[in-house]
Amino acid sequence: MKKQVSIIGVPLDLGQGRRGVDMGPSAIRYANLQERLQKLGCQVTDLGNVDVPTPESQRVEHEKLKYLKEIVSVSNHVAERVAAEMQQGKFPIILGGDHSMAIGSVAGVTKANRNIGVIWFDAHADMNTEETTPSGNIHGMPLAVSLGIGHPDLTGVAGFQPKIQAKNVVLVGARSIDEEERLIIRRSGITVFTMHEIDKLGMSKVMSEAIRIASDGVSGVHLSLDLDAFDPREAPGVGTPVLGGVTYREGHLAMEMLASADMVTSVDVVEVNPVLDVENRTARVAVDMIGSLLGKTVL
Ligand SMILES: NC(=[NH2+])NCCC[C@H](N)C(=O)O
Ligand SMILES: [Mn+2]
Ligand SMILES: [Mn+2]
Repeated sequence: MKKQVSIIGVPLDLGQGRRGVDMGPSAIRYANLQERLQKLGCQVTDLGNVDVPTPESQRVEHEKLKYLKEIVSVSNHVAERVAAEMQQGKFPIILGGDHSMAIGSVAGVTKANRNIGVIWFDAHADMNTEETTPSGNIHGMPLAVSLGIGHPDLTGVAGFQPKIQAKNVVLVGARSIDEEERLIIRRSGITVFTMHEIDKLGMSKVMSEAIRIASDGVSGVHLSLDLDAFDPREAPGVGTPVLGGVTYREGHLAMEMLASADMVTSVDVVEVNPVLDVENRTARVAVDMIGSLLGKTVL
């Protein structure tokens, strides 16, 4: 069945320290996201961008939770917009912006549809809290927040928590986890496939497990795609690159397997930073991946 897709841009860069990621939604649109999806037979509506304050007009009040107030307010808006689309049976594609944006998108998806699994593609775990964060950047926290772990203003976005259950959460591609973040991950009970498992078992085995775990007993799966999951040689335009990532081919295979499992109901595309990119390469990788996720095949 051809999907009705709604694109929502969230030019948020307050969750991390490098300017430019606020231009991610433009870069991804410029890489012809809409045209690509239309060619696949999707009915696409671009809803434009959610309003986001600029860092220059704000003040950091809390060194371990930078721009907390602003991010909470943006998250509530994003949650409302995403929930409205989900309730109309649309497939939302939410364009970041840094990954703190997912606090709002996951809240919106689950508000509309309480029982959802999550596949989190990322070099990082994004499982920090104000106690463990080395940077104070909220983009290192959204997965913990969605599980109900962290500052109550963040976990309480959209008025309920937790948004998701650890038994249906799978992290894929991890290779940079902070010392104390590790303890939170272990205690949480989520499933983690690091680059070690991808190297050893292959992406095919990892994804069939990930799909099985994320989709067990839920009504849909949210894919949160952080472009830094990919190797920086192929996706250089990200703020926190880590060597030794997922290759372009492995990424395609993962997306194709998700497409044929037909259980993804919403997706985030985050951390694309065109200022750090080379000829919009990272945005083009993102659009290629979304194409495969929504059914593009070679033959
Ligand atoms: N979404 C991301 N790129 N997150 C990077 C997080 C980096 C580091 N773990 C931190 O907490 O600051
Ligand atoms: Mn991330
Ligand atoms: Mn990351």
